[in-house]
Amino acid sequence: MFLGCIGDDFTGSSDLANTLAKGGMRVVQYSGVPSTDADASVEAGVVALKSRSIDPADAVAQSLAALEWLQAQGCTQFFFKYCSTFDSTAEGNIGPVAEALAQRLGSKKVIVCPAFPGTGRSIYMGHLFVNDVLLSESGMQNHPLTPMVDADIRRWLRPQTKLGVGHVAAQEVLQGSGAIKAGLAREDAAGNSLIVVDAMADPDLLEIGKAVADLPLITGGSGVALGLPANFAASGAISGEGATWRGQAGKCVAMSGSCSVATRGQVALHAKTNPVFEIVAEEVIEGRLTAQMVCDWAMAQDGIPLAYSSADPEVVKDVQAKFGLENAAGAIEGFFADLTGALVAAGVERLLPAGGETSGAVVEALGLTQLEIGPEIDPGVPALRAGSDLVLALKSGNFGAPDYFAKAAEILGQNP
Ligand SMILES: Nc1ncnc2c1ncn2[C@@H]1O[C@H](COP(=O)(O)OP(=O)(O)O)[C@@H](O)[C@H]1O
Ligand SMILES: O=C(O)[C@@H](O)C(=O)COP(=O)(O)O
Repeated sequence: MFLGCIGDDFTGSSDLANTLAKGGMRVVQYSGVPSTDADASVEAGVVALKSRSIDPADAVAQSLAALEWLQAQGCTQFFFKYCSTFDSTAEGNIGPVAEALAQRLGSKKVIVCPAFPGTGRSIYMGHLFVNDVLLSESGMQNHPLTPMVDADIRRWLRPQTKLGVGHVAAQEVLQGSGAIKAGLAREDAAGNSLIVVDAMADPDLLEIGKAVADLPLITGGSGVALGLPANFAASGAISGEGATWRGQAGKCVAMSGSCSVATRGQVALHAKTNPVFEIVAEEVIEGRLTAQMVCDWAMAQDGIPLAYSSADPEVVKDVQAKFGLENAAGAIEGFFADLTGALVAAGVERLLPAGGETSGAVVEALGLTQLEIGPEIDPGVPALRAGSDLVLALKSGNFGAPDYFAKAAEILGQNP
């Protein structure tokens, strides 16, 4: 294994794995830190954690454990993957984890680059945009767990870390990898170890990729990974062949716990031609609705049944005010975990969870240890094989075309 990656959630990890696989690397996504060594054929390993919204000290401990395992697999470069919308709070967990990994690796020029132009995320003058609006006006200001109310990534990161936060701006990035390297050296000399790097389009990310070829630690969204396979190919380390994919045609069920603008749109479109079931948070928390009830409903439906708790920001705020944020999130995630167990026991072969935390709950419920990366469904969302008769796709709340659920069901069933 050459490239060792640590993802702070399960959807984000599959997003990164997708980019590396498309770049020709043999990638495996692990759920949590594996207890055994990786297969010798793996070129990039992605350890998926569910550490985005947990206590910062736990996130640091889990990330360092992942780092140690990846080091033991022979990795020479490490990648801390977080969300392209920089999901975090003043407490963390991006700053604390990046700082701990940097200290452990003795790494100083650590880039911070959540850009993912393929899904509309770009960074200009340290500010993160989603398409043509600032992050803080994109809907992410209403995120149930990590409301992103400031688009200036430098200002958002500073309270999260003791390390100096620097910036390599667009003018330097546009001049290519040499200028980016020079910018990183300047920030390092100024005592800034976490360096936000602007990136507006894929060619910028390819230049950034070249500039970081020799650095031990990279942090960012999956966009930065665009340029990394070429670095390993240039050194002759990887074959460039990737892996093969086998689909699964059995019963397919979708479930959504994401309350993002994109997912709510996908749920609404899917509901026009498929059976849907609204999971009302109060009914779950007060024990009036069980996972088995929803499973029985899904198994009796034709088409691609979708069970969702996705709700408008006002509804989410009311639920959180009544039951508490963590309590509400935990109850709904637990519900989706139970639903997953019931569905798989009932014979479901294709699962479509939507939402990062939701997908984490699904993968943990299944006790999956590793996932094989398949074809891309939509930017940032690959098909995944979880076992001999189970395939799934972990959709980030913000990702996917309006007809994502139907498209994903089809691709999971295909044999290219
Ligand atoms: N109706 C609801 N009320 C309150 N919280 C909700 C509701 N539906 C989902 N949630 C919680 O909101 C969070 C959504 O996060 P996540 O699944 O990561 O989606 P995204 O990918 O959009 O961030 C989860 O913790 C989920 O349990
Ligand atoms: O970078 C991204 O946007 C995704 O890879 C990601 O991390 C998704 O997180 P969720 O939106 O919580 O699913």
